[in-house]
Amino acid sequence: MDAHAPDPALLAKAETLTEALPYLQRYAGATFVVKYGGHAMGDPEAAEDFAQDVVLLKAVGINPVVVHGGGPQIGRMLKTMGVESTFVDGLRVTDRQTANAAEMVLSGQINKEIVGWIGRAGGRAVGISGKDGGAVLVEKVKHPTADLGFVGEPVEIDRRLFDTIGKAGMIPVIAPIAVGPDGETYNVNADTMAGALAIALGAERLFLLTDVAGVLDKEKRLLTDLTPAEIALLEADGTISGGMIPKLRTCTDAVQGGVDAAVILDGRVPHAMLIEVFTRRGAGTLVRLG
Ligand SMILES: Nc1ncnc2c1ncn2[C@@H]1O[C@H](COP(=O)(O)OP(=O)(O)O)[C@@H](O)[C@H]1O
Ligand SMILES: CC(=O)N[C@@H](CCC(=O)OP(=O)(O)O)C(=O)O
Repeated sequence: MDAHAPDPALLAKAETLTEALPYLQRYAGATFVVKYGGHAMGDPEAAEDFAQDVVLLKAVGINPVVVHGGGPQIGRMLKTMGVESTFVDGLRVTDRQTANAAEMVLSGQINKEIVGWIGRAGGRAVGISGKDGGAVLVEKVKHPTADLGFVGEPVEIDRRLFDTIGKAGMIPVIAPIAVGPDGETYNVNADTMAGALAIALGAERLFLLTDVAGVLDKEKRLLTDLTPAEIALLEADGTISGGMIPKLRTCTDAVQGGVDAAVILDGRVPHAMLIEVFTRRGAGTLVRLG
């Protein structure tokens, strides 16, 4: 073998980097809002990969903003407390005790865990909730048939804290808890929070990392591209249900609010986000205006 011939494995790596070049150039300086769902974060190895991806995005000049969920973890906490929990259209009915438990799990536990993972991957993260710096003001969600309690929907976002953290070379990590007009603590669906932030921060991309490959049709085939009109049809004919409803409503709101694309992808797949951003192949379901 020619001693000067490049190792094919190394050559393949170099070619991968070359393939990434136009994407690196296109996204330099852009903001990506990344929502890490509670179902996706179960596996510690996947969590490590997720943190590395976020740190890599920051290192190449993209401004990642992480919003996390924690629905299953809140559910487990409520169970140990002997508190029943119910959902309406994918939203947890939240009384005072449930709001306190949600804040404890989201802000106290998961938020700091993610800050730790990012730190171990070589980045610097600042963990906050929508309460900090008065960053996210919500109003009570008005559901046509049910009183959801302290479930909020963002109505005002002050971007200064996010900008300050980002400009300091750090990554903001946001727990979906916020304050209402009455000064009460509100529980916010993490997808809704991520979508509202993506709009307010003028994000180029919104990523929703979950535990399915993307949106599946009735035959369980992956739908790789969707528009808001197609999403409305999937909701009307019952193809999507549960947590997928607020997720896709968020995607519609985000792209109608100026976000270039929203992507639903499997956060348990190693480096799913990098594959989506930096390769021609892409991953998951991409939502665009059409
Ligand atoms: N058509 C669909 N395609 C994919 N997933 C769907 C669909 N309809 C409902 N779902 C459900 O939505 C879930 C994702 O929403 P959710 O459980 O709220 O995730 P997360 O905790 O990551 O926000 C999937 O695990 C799946 O059970
Ligand atoms: C109002 C509401 O439903 N809040 C959610 C907040 C966490 C969340 O959204 O977590 P996932 O993204 O992991 O589902 C909840 O209490 O479960």
